[in-house]
Amino acid sequence: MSSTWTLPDDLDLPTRPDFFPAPGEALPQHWSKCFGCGDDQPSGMAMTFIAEEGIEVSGRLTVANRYQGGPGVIHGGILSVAFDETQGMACMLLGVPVVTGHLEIDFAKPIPLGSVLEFRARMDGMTGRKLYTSAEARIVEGPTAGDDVVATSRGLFLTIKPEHFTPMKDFVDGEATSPFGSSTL
Ligand SMILES: CCCCC/C=C\C/C=C\C/C=C\C/C=C\CCCC(=O)SCCNC(=O)CCNC(=O)[C@H](O)C(C)(C)COP(=O)(O)OP(=O)(O)OC[C@H]1O[C@@H](n2cnc3c(N)ncnc32)[C@H](O)[C@@H]1OP(=O)(O)O
Repeated sequence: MSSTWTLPDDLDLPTRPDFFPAPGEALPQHWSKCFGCGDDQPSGMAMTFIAEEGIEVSGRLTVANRYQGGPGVIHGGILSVAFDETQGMACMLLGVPVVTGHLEIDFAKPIPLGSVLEFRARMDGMTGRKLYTSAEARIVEGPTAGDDVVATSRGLFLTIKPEHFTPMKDFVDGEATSPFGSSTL
Protein backbone atom coordinates (compact mmCIF):
# COMPACT_ATOMS: atom_id res chain seq x y z
CA MET A 1 0.00 0.00 0.00
CA SER A 2 1.14 3.52 -0.61
CA SER A 3 0.04 6.97 0.41
CA THR A 4 1.17 10.56 0.13
CA TRP A 5 -0.66 11.44 3.36
CA THR A 6 1.44 13.08 6.07
CA LEU A 7 0.05 14.09 9.43
CA PRO A 8 1.00 17.52 10.75
CA ASP A 9 3.10 17.14 13.89
CA ASP A 10 1.21 19.69 16.04
CA LEU A 11 -2.04 17.71 16.45
CA ASP A 12 -4.09 17.30 19.64
CA LEU A 13 -5.68 13.95 20.34
CA PRO A 14 -9.23 14.13 21.74
CA THR A 15 -10.24 11.91 24.65
CA ARG A 16 -13.47 9.95 24.77
CA PRO A 17 -16.29 12.22 26.07
CA ASP A 18 -18.93 11.07 28.60
CA PHE A 19 -21.79 11.39 26.11
CA PHE A 20 -20.23 8.88 23.71
CA PRO A 21 -21.82 5.38 23.68
CA ALA A 22 -19.94 2.70 25.66
CA PRO A 23 -17.73 0.18 23.83
CA GLY A 24 -19.97 -2.33 22.05
CA GLU A 25 -22.96 0.03 21.86
CA ALA A 26 -24.47 1.14 18.58
CA LEU A 27 -23.80 4.61 17.21
CA PRO A 28 -26.85 6.42 15.86
CA GLN A 29 -27.17 7.24 12.19
CA HIS A 30 -26.22 10.87 11.63
CA TRP A 31 -28.99 11.55 9.12
CA SER A 32 -31.88 9.24 8.22
CA LYS A 33 -31.68 10.09 4.50
CA CYS A 34 -27.94 9.35 4.29
CA PHE A 35 -26.95 7.01 1.45
CA GLY A 36 -24.36 5.38 3.72
CA CYS A 37 -26.21 4.87 7.00
CA GLY A 38 -29.78 6.21 6.77
CA ASP A 39 -32.67 3.92 7.66
CA ASP A 40 -34.94 6.06 5.49
CA GLN A 41 -32.92 5.63 2.31
CA PRO A 42 -34.17 2.50 0.48
CA SER A 43 -31.44 2.58 -2.16
CA GLY A 44 -28.70 3.16 0.40
CA MET A 45 -26.01 0.99 1.98
CA ALA A 46 -27.61 0.75 5.46
CA MET A 47 -24.27 0.61 7.25
CA THR A 48 -24.30 0.08 10.99
CA PHE A 49 -21.74 1.37 13.49
CA ILE A 50 -20.48 0.47 16.94
CA ALA A 51 -18.41 2.42 19.45
CA GLU A 52 -15.18 0.55 20.18
CA GLU A 53 -12.58 0.99 22.94
CA GLY A 54 -10.83 4.35 23.22
CA ILE A 55 -11.64 6.67 20.35
CA GLU A 56 -12.19 3.94 17.76
CA VAL A 57 -15.43 3.08 15.95
CA SER A 58 -16.31 0.17 13.68
CA GLY A 59 -18.78 -0.18 10.85
CA ARG A 60 -20.16 -3.08 8.84
CA LEU A 61 -21.17 -3.35 5.22
CA THR A 62 -22.62 -6.35 3.41
CA VAL A 63 -21.44 -6.18 -0.19
CA ALA A 64 -24.71 -6.50 -2.13
CA ASN A 65 -24.69 -7.61 -5.77
CA ARG A 66 -25.74 -4.11 -6.83
CA TYR A 67 -22.40 -2.75 -5.51
CA GLN A 68 -20.50 -4.55 -8.29
CA GLY A 69 -17.71 -2.70 -10.10
CA GLY A 70 -15.41 -5.17 -11.85
CA PRO A 71 -16.65 -8.71 -12.45
CA GLY A 72 -17.67 -10.17 -9.08
CA VAL A 73 -16.02 -7.45 -6.98
CA ILE A 74 -17.08 -4.33 -5.07
CA HIS A 75 -17.01 -0.98 -6.87
CA GLY A 76 -14.23 1.25 -5.52
CA GLY A 77 -16.65 4.14 -5.12
CA ILE A 78 -18.85 2.09 -2.83
CA LEU A 79 -15.83 1.20 -0.73
CA SER A 80 -14.97 4.91 -0.59
CA VAL A 81 -18.47 5.75 0.68
CA ALA A 82 -18.05 3.18 3.42
CA PHE A 83 -14.72 4.68 4.52
CA ASP A 84 -16.13 8.22 4.36
CA GLU A 85 -19.03 7.16 6.52
CA THR A 86 -16.95 5.25 9.08
CA GLN A 87 -14.34 7.99 9.45
CA GLY A 88 -17.15 10.57 9.72
CA MET A 89 -18.65 8.47 12.52
CA ALA A 90 -15.29 8.50 14.31
CA CYS A 91 -15.58 12.31 14.30
CA MET A 92 -18.89 12.05 16.20
CA LEU A 93 -16.70 11.89 19.27
CA LEU A 94 -16.48 15.68 19.08
CA GLY A 95 -20.28 16.09 19.18
CA VAL A 96 -20.31 18.67 16.40
CA PRO A 97 -21.20 18.25 12.72
CA VAL A 98 -18.43 17.63 10.21
CA VAL A 99 -18.02 17.29 6.46
CA THR A 100 -15.29 15.55 4.49
CA GLY A 101 -12.69 17.86 2.98
CA HIS A 102 -10.30 15.19 1.64
CA LEU A 103 -10.44 11.41 1.43
CA GLU A 104 -7.90 9.00 -0.02
CA ILE A 105 -8.13 5.22 -0.35
CA ASP A 106 -5.66 2.41 -1.06
CA PHE A 107 -7.37 -0.62 -2.59
CA ALA A 108 -5.16 -3.54 -1.55
CA LYS A 109 -7.14 -6.68 -2.42
CA PRO A 110 -10.22 -7.56 -4.47
CA ILE A 111 -13.39 -7.85 -2.40
CA PRO A 112 -15.93 -10.38 -3.68
CA LEU A 113 -19.66 -9.65 -3.76
CA GLY A 114 -21.40 -11.23 -0.77
CA SER A 115 -18.55 -10.39 1.62
CA VAL A 116 -19.21 -8.73 4.95
CA LEU A 117 -16.67 -5.98 5.53
CA GLU A 118 -15.64 -4.54 8.87
CA PHE A 119 -14.21 -1.02 8.92
CA ARG A 120 -12.28 0.40 11.88
CA ALA A 121 -11.68 4.12 12.11
CA ARG A 122 -10.32 6.66 14.54
CA MET A 123 -9.28 10.27 14.79
CA ASP A 124 -5.50 10.54 14.62
CA GLY A 125 -5.55 14.12 15.82
CA MET A 126 -7.03 17.56 15.35
CA THR A 127 -6.05 21.17 15.04
CA GLY A 128 -8.65 23.93 14.99
CA ARG A 129 -11.51 22.77 12.75
CA LYS A 130 -9.42 20.07 11.05
CA LEU A 131 -9.81 16.44 12.11
CA TYR A 132 -7.37 13.86 10.72
CA THR A 133 -8.72 10.32 10.52
CA SER A 134 -7.65 6.89 9.31
CA ALA A 135 -9.32 3.53 8.82
CA GLU A 136 -8.85 0.03 7.47
CA ALA A 137 -11.17 -2.70 6.22
CA ARG A 138 -11.13 -6.48 6.61
CA ILE A 139 -13.41 -9.17 5.21
CA VAL A 140 -15.04 -10.82 8.24
CA GLU A 141 -17.47 -13.09 6.39
CA GLY A 142 -17.31 -14.57 2.92
CA PRO A 143 -15.12 -16.85 0.81
CA THR A 144 -11.94 -14.77 1.32
CA ALA A 145 -12.54 -13.74 4.95
CA GLY A 146 -9.46 -13.33 7.12
CA ASP A 147 -7.20 -10.96 9.05
CA ASP A 148 -5.70 -9.32 5.96
CA VAL A 149 -6.34 -5.61 5.54
CA VAL A 150 -8.07 -5.30 2.15
CA ALA A 151 -8.18 -1.48 1.96
CA THR A 152 -7.07 1.56 3.96
CA SER A 153 -8.14 5.18 4.06
CA ARG A 154 -7.09 8.54 5.41
CA GLY A 155 -9.37 11.54 5.55
CA LEU A 156 -9.54 15.16 6.60
CA PHE A 157 -12.85 16.31 8.11
CA LEU A 158 -13.79 19.89 8.90
CA THR A 159 -16.16 20.94 11.66
CA ILE A 160 -19.04 23.04 10.38
CA LYS A 161 -21.89 25.03 11.84
CA PRO A 162 -25.37 23.48 11.40
CA GLU A 163 -26.22 26.47 9.15
CA HIS A 164 -23.78 24.97 6.62
CA PHE A 165 -26.72 23.01 5.20
CA THR A 166 -29.36 25.73 5.34
CA PRO A 167 -28.92 26.74 1.67
CA MET A 168 -29.59 23.07 0.76
CA LYS A 169 -32.82 22.58 2.69
CA ASP A 170 -35.10 23.00 -0.35
CA PHE A 171 -33.31 20.08 -2.03
CA VAL A 172 -33.83 17.51 0.74
CA ASP A 173 -35.54 14.41 -0.63
CA GLY A 174 -38.69 13.92 1.52
CA GLU A 175 -39.24 14.41 5.25
CA ALA A 176 -36.23 13.40 7.32
CA THR A 177 -36.79 11.66 10.64
CA SER A 178 -33.55 12.95 12.16
CA PRO A 179 -32.62 16.60 12.63
CA PHE A 180 -31.60 18.25 9.39
CA GLY A 181 -27.86 18.77 9.11
CA SER A 182 -27.09 17.64 12.62
CA SER A 183 -26.04 14.53 14.46
CA THR A 184 -28.66 12.65 16.50
CA LEU A 185 -26.01 11.84 19.09
C1 LIG B 1 -23.23 13.99 3.03
C2 LIG B 1 -23.59 14.91 4.13
C3 LIG B 1 -23.06 14.49 5.46
C4 LIG B 1 -23.48 15.48 6.43
C5 LIG B 1 -22.93 15.22 7.80
C6 LIG B 1 -23.38 16.34 8.66
C7 LIG B 1 -23.59 16.24 9.95
C8 LIG B 1 -23.38 14.97 10.64
C9 LIG B 1 -22.95 15.17 12.02
C10 LIG B 1 -21.87 14.58 12.50
C11 LIG B 1 -21.04 13.72 11.69
C12 LIG B 1 -21.32 12.33 11.95
C13 LIG B 1 -21.17 11.41 11.03
C14 LIG B 1 -20.75 11.76 9.67
C15 LIG B 1 -20.76 10.57 8.83
C16 LIG B 1 -20.50 10.61 7.55
C17 LIG B 1 -19.98 11.84 6.98
C18 LIG B 1 -20.08 11.88 5.49
C19 LIG B 1 -19.51 13.22 5.21
C20 LIG B 1 -19.57 13.63 3.81
O1 LIG B 1 -19.47 12.90 2.88
S1 LIG B 1 -19.76 15.31 3.59
C21 LIG B 1 -19.94 15.49 1.82
C22 LIG B 1 -18.70 15.83 1.08
N1 LIG B 1 -18.10 17.04 1.55
C23 LIG B 1 -18.60 18.25 1.31
O2 LIG B 1 -19.66 18.43 0.77
C24 LIG B 1 -17.75 19.42 1.75
C25 LIG B 1 -17.72 20.50 0.67
N2 LIG B 1 -16.72 21.48 1.04
C26 LIG B 1 -16.99 22.51 1.87
O3 LIG B 1 -18.12 22.73 2.26
C27 LIG B 1 -15.82 23.36 2.29
O4 LIG B 1 -14.77 23.25 1.40
C28 LIG B 1 -15.32 22.98 3.73
C29 LIG B 1 -16.46 23.17 4.75
C30 LIG B 1 -14.79 21.54 3.77
C31 LIG B 1 -14.16 23.91 4.09
O5 LIG B 1 -14.55 25.23 3.77
P1 LIG B 1 -14.47 26.41 4.84
O6 LIG B 1 -14.69 27.69 4.07
O7 LIG B 1 -15.33 26.16 6.01
O8 LIG B 1 -12.99 26.33 5.38
P2 LIG B 1 -11.62 26.69 4.63
O9 LIG B 1 -11.69 26.47 3.16
O10 LIG B 1 -11.17 28.01 5.14
O11 LIG B 1 -10.64 25.53 5.22
C32 LIG B 1 -10.38 25.46 6.61
C33 LIG B 1 -9.04 24.76 6.76
O12 LIG B 1 -9.14 23.44 6.17
C34 LIG B 1 -8.22 23.29 5.11
N3 LIG B 1 -8.82 22.49 4.03
C35 LIG B 1 -10.09 22.60 3.57
N4 LIG B 1 -10.31 21.71 2.60
C36 LIG B 1 -9.16 21.00 2.48
C37 LIG B 1 -8.76 19.92 1.65
N5 LIG B 1 -9.60 19.38 0.76
N6 LIG B 1 -7.51 19.44 1.79
C38 LIG B 1 -6.66 19.96 2.69
N7 LIG B 1 -6.99 20.98 3.53
C39 LIG B 1 -8.22 21.49 3.41
C40 LIG B 1 -7.88 24.70 4.66
O13 LIG B 1 -6.63 24.76 4.04
C41 LIG B 1 -7.92 25.44 5.98
O14 LIG B 1 -6.72 25.17 6.69
P3 LIG B 1 -6.03 26.28 7.62
O15 LIG B 1 -7.03 26.62 8.70
O16 LIG B 1 -4.81 25.60 8.16
O17 LIG B 1 -5.73 27.43 6.73
